[in-house]
Amino acid sequence: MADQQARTGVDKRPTGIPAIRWEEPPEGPVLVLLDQTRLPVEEVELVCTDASALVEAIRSLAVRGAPLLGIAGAYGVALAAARGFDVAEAARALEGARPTAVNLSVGVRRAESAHRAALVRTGEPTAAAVAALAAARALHREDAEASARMAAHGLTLLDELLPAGGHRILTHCNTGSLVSGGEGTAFAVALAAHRAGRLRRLWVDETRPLLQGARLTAYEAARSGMPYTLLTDNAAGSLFAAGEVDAVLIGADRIAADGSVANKVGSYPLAVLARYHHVPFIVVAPVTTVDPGTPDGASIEVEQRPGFEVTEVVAPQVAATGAAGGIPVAPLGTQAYNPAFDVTPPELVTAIVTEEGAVSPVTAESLAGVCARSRRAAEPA
Ligand SMILES: CSC[C@@H](O)[C@@H](O)C(=O)COP(=O)(O)O
Repeated sequence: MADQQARTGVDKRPTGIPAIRWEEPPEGPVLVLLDQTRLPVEEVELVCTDASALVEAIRSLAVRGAPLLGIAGAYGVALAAARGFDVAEAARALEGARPTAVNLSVGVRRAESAHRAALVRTGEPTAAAVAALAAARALHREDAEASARMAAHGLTLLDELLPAGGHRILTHCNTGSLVSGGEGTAFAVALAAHRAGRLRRLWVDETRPLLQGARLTAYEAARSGMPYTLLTDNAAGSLFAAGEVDAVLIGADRIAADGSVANKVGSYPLAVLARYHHVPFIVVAPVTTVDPGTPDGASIEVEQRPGFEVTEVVAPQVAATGAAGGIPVAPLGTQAYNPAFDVTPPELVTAIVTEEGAVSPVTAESLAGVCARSRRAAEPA
């Protein structure tokens, strides 16, 4: 079950907005989410008391973005365990809530295997629930650390590629503290550039169909005092042609073993534009977004969204419920093509910045190398 509550004591710092947190009131543990469908108009919390409420929050995009989906999935398993639900059943429901972001199943499986191992070891459901929560907390903490390291590596790369400074960066979708335990992925790099006095402008794509750029990235940029300008997705071409973009920074929902990058629909056209205009196209994502089990871009499942998001003008919080009923902007019965993501081939990606450093050129071998480095770093000394 999910309850809504108006946020009291909203964190007003420019960054570090808590998108998710675990609480243990006397009635039992809950997962508290900042409802992202209501931003930027109001800050409302969703309080989930079971995994099915979290599944609904994931489907409706109240909680979204690859790294945060992983963290939410892990806490969802912990919630099911702590509340005495069937953990395997909850895990499968959570994993299936959205198909493209691989982090969701990475997070769910990590908490589930910690739960299973503790149950085998102790035979105690309570100890197993504690282990699942510890795994979720560890993932949350590691994501914050990865975010800080990606920001540092990303800024170094930007400074190498653009030695003149005064970076004008174009970004797509929302990749900041709303999707992370830390300050995010691509947005964290732009924020690092801003703090270093080297960001001249952040160009923010509004991002169809749910306006994650306009509603969420602009919200985070404003709170951080960054110089930013919002544009429609299809205005990007004229911006490149005018020589106003020095680099593109985006996140990723899944990176296939060959380096193909699935991200919010509209990323691939930006990569094509960037190549034509000789502008670096940089993907920023934690190693957990690389999926060695997906061989190439064609194997990535792309979520398809309902057509009414295109044929009607609908408020995001209404669209999130899956209900049509907005203002029609196309003739009745019009079919719409509305994928949530697209796939950029590795040859269009200048670099992938991970917490282990930048990978460039992007190939199956260079990606496998960074994954191996990450595994070695995680091994106990
Ligand atoms: C760091 S977030 C990377 C991606 O998850 C992000 O760019 C994105 O496409 C999010 O899509 P969404 O549909 O809002 O979950």
